Amino acid sequence: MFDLLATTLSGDAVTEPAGQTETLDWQWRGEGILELSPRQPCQAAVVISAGIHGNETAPVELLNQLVSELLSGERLLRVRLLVLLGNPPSMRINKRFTGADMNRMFGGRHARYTPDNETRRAQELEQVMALFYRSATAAGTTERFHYDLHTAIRGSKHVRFGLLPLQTRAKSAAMLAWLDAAGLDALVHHRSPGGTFTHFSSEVFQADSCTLELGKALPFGSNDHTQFTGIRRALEALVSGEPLPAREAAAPLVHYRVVQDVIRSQDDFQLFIPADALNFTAFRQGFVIAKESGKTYRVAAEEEVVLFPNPNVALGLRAGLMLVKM
Ligand SMILES: O=C(O)CCC(=O)N[C@@H](CCC(=O)O)C(=O)O
Ligand SMILES: [Zn+2]
Repeated sequence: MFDLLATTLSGDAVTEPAGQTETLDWQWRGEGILELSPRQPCQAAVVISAGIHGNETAPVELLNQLVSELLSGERLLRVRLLVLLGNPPSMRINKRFTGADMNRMFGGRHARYTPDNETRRAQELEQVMALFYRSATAAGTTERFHYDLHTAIRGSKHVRFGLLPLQTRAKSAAMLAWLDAAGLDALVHHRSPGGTFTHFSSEVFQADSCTLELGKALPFGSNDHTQFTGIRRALEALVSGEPLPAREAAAPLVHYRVVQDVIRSQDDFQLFIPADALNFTAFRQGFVIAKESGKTYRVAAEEEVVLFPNPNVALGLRAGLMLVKM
């Protein structure tokens, strides 16, 4: 049987780029890009991406398992599904990226960079997504979803969480119910675009989009998938058109909104978040988060929690987010 992950990692040319099972047709649309269509009419066009950062392996393994179940006939497909393994060259060397962070390039921002593996891939993924949603709409689907699966560099006080892109329209009730059922511990509401894949799909295609963070980045084969049972069950329900699973998390979902995007814009940028601080660690009002020539970032609210602190980003990119509870 066709193995999406093994085929993608091998880099070998695919000699049979299409196939079928009793209930679905599949097509290899390019390296790490697989489209699956049920023969029955369906309502939803779903994009699930993982490996946009090549060292974030847990979601890639989870997604590959889901695809295998669909291709073996063990699981029924009741949506049009586009599966994207985002950055195969980086996945092969277990690195976040080879040249630059692809998840800052979407929405055409790739054109601002010197062309490389990530700029070409970001453009390809934008085009593939456009074709997919367009053809799915022509085939009669009326709903669009995009879940982009990641893992965090640091450990987190909330192990499973989502990031909702900035959008002017209200978040769909269907997506919020799905995120709750998936057992996420927290949801972060963005206040700026950031060039992410989910902002692109939400803004350009009006998809219900969310970045999902599944634990901490570890090499292939080292992930504890028992932590992600809720997310796996919710993805299974989504692609098979089944009722949502019951939420299993002990505590209710906590909502945060971003109040500061900490941007590294100067060479002398210094970040004062301790290297061992977990994501969602709280800092009190007045704490100096970061400094660079002409700018000091301080905690302005009574308390703000930090997310993705990273002083080693390229100039102009975010070196962290500060959040408050909603
Ligand atoms: O742990 C980190 O510093 C980054 C983990 C990661 O890759 N997160 C995504 C979030 C995308 C979003 O904000 O929607 C990213 O930074 O690209
Ligand atoms: Zn990532």
